[in-house]
Amino acid sequence: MRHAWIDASAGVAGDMLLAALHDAGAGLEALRAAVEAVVPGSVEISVRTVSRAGLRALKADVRPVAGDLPHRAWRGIRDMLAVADLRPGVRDRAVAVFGRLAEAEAAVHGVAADEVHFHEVGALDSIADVVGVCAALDDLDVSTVSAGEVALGSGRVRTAHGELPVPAPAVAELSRGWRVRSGGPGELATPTGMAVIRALAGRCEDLPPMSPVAIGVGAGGRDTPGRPNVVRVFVGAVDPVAAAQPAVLLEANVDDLDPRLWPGVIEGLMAAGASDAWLVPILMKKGRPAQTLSVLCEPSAVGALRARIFRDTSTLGVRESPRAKTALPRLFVAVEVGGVAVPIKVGHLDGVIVQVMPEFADVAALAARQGRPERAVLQEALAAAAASGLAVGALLPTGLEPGPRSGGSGGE
Ligand SMILES: O=C([S-])c1cc(C(=O)S)c[n+]([C@@H]2O[C@H](COP(=O)(O)O)[C@@H](O)[C@H]2O)c1
Ligand code: NI
Repeated sequence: MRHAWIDASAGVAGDMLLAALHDAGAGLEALRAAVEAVVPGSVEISVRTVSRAGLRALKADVRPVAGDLPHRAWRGIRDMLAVADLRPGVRDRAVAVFGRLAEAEAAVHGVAADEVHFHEVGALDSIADVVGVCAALDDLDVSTVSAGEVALGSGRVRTAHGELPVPAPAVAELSRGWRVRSGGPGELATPTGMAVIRALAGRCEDLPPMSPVAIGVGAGGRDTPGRPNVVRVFVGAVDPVAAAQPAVLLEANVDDLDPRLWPGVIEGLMAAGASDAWLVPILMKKGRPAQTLSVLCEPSAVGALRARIFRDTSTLGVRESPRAKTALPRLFVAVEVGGVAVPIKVGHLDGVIVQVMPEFADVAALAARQGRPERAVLQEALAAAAASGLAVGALLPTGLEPGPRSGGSGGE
């Protein structure tokens, strides 16, 4: 399993990513087969070597051929993806990208996402780009993706529906919460390219510590002197320890809070974005029994959680220290217990299962509903997981369909 990091510092488009991933080693036949499975006989994908401001890059060309697209609304494209003969990972990723694109289009045009209609040629193009990119990631055995700051461009762009400002409205919508900048004149990021990043990249980061095994360079249409119009994709193994994410630990010693308030304080901090919160009994200065409240969170959540600690506890000070946190990759798989689906959290490392556990909130809820001991439901859920091949030390089954995550807050 590998990580792909996308360098979109000069912009991004669906066909640029497609070409970059092929340049990084994804087989052209695998991409074509996946696209063919969704829109048979509708497009031809070819790749050629070009130069962009003196850099060698691959340029992908998607040419529509005979054949009409039966559906152009998002719900129709979703149905086409659902019935196409695609590997589950490719389908899930493609649905996620199109869903994100449809949400953005829906927001800017003021319609429901299901009603978003993609332009005839644009839709075929986007299907080829999106399905091709997802098939390429699958072919390269990429399990996680991240991307850096994205250059969006400036000025205006001519479209079938008239002249639009750059970033185009859908790109602007998709840029919410991501690090972006102009980066130069012209349309540097397209809606499809931005949707791929927003749907598939788990985080915005500069190049993470990794050992690249392949670097692909994908070209945009224009050759701009002095600024290579390319997207780059770094593919490689990420050292799980080196890939630890920045975190912050907030701490306070408290000796005078009514102990009955603590459960609500912890719950409130979790709901406000803490990744964990806990108490440790201590003996404080002057021999006073007290509690250390510890709250672990992402750096972006520090302000809100600090304020909450001051609001909800009696402390007069909060200590903050930078930490690094490594989270095991995990997915949720539903198993059936007594006719009810129970999400099982499966932690894995390098393709091997290292943790299998039902979410306890779901076990407790099912036990309460059925009037049975939690212990019995827990055992049955673990047995059902083992019967599905989810056991510690087993290889993570390929094509695992993730089930819904538990409704419980924060998991166990
Ligand atoms: O035609 C329309 S309505 C249109 C809307 C938007 C919005 O952002 S809304 C953008 N565009 C432009 O279409 C091309 C193709 O984009 P792809 O993502 O399919 O490559 C691009 O120039 C967009 O800015 C058109
Ligand atoms: Ni639009």
